[in-house]
Amino acid sequence: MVSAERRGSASDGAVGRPDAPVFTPGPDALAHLELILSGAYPLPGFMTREQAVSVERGGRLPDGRPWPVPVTLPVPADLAADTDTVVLTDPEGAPLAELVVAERWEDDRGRPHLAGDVSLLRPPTYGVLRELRATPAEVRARRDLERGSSGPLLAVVTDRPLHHRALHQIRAEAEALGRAPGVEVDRAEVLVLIDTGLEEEGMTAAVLAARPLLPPRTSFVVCTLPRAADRVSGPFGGPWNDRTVLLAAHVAAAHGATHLMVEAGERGPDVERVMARRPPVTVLDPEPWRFDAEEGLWESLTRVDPVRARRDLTDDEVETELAHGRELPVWFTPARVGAELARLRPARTRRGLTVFFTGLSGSGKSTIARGVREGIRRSGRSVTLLDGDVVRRMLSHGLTFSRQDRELNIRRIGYVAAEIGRHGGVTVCAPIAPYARGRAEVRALAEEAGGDFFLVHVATPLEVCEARDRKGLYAKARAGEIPEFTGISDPYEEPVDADLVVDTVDTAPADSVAVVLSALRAGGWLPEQDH
Ligand SMILES: Nc1ncnc2c1ncn2[C@@H]1O[C@H](COP(=O)(O)OS(=O)(=O)O)[C@@H](OP(=O)(O)O)[C@H]1O
Ligand SMILES: Nc1ncnc2c1ncn2[C@@H]1O[C@H](COP(=O)(O)OP(=O)(O)O)[C@@H](O)[C@H]1O
Repeated sequence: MVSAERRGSASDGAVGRPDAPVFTPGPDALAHLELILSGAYPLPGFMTREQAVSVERGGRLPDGRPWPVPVTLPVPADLAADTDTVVLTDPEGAPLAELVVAERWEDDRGRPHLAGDVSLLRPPTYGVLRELRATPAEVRARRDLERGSSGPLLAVVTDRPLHHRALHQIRAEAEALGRAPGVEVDRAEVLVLIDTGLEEEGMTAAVLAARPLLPPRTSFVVCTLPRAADRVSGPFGGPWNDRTVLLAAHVAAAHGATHLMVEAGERGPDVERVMARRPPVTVLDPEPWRFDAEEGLWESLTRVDPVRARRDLTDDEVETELAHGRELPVWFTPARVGAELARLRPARTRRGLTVFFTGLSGSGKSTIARGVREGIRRSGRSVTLLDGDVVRRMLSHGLTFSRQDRELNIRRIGYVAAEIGRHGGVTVCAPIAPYARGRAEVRALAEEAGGDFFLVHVATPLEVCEARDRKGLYAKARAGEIPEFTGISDPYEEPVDADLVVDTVDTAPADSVAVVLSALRAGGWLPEQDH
């Protein structure tokens, strides 16, 4: 076991044993690692198979302590099997921690994992908002120092902005905790734990914008709860389940919280079920609040006549309002939160966009993409065209048409497009992109960078592409002169998630271009009128 003292006494410049293999954990394991090293988890390292199975099956460690999620470190199969220490690095390759391997084990799907205690080599410097990522010990010490306080501390874990409903709920709960027997303060202090990805700021700025509307002694900490897969599902965060709420309860407890409220939008967690699993803090089920449309006031639901209660905006409705550049109603959210949200999610006419064409060779991608680029330019937006052939000459020079190289080619295109989108630019891409996985990866990259992704399937049938055979490639492929030719001797996975399907069989190129441009205009990405 590694003690907290030893973990905390790292020296700058340590790189770990020079001969130890080096490995960069994936996003979830990296989030776990940060929480282990910061002391937010009462765990010394990554779990053994026995521990992981015990937690997975019964929500407990083998020693009986309740614990909600397996904290495991999946590693590539080719990571040296016989090593006794591994240096774990951040995504930039800087050493973070040393893992003393206690066990190498395989999960039910045959993926290898390493278990063992970790010790800090160098305090993390990667990850956004580092200055707001205080350790639990720092948060506890600050509270003791500033306030000498031992009253209740209400933690609010959120990955979304706090609108009026949540703000009323937090204030009401903090006051209710102050009224509890034996409590000598007016209200509980509040600690807002902002859950955001290690590399993305998410909604942090919009959460912080609510500061003046929270009780006076409210502090904020940024952390990353390991649920990367859920988080990319939408700009306002992913779904919460019992386990993620329980994990949040452990993290909140480490920060000194006595109570926890999870802001999960309209659909909060099932608090009774969560409490049955004995979390280390009391998880609250806040009273519902509704806007009384007649009185123009927020009240707890019991005090609002149901016919006058106005429903909150859903995440999708908020997203639609922002997408079209409309201000969020002031009854729903404070103006300062709305303004910050509008900055984070600008109207689609100013937001980054990747228009991604996919289709067989000769389907018409380049022809349509060129026309669409002109149309976007005429609308007054800046635009870059990443055409398949040109990318192959420049960015991906030397790559073959193997599956691996095609995926790398698509990932490179996606990376460039996402970075252009980060600054509000538009990229039109026109590779074959035959694999669904690669296209999904590009969508995720674009969205993580705060942009949008619009997939156009140029669905020209193979026979038509082959009959066109503009470059004579199909004839050569049929003659066996080009191996792995898409549609002939290599797969093309038809998209099932296209935002638009274009048919070029009985349509002139100019009309196909017009169809795409009008879809972009209808979606709000281009202004109604050209400049
Ligand atoms: N084996 C094989 N399969 C498919 N295509 C081939 C192949 N070899 C060369 N070409 C030419 O390369 C163009 C496709 O490159 P992409 O970068 O778009 O392909 S991929 O997305 O990486 O699969 C494609 O251009 P387009 O016709 O513009 O699609 C072809 O001209
Ligand atoms: N509606 C249409 N949209 C795009 N191309 C079309 C259309 N109808 C016919 N074509 C012809 O199909 C060919 C498509 O070639 P290209 O744009 O290079 O395809 P890709 O980039 O998918 O390989 C061009 O010769 C183009 O004139």
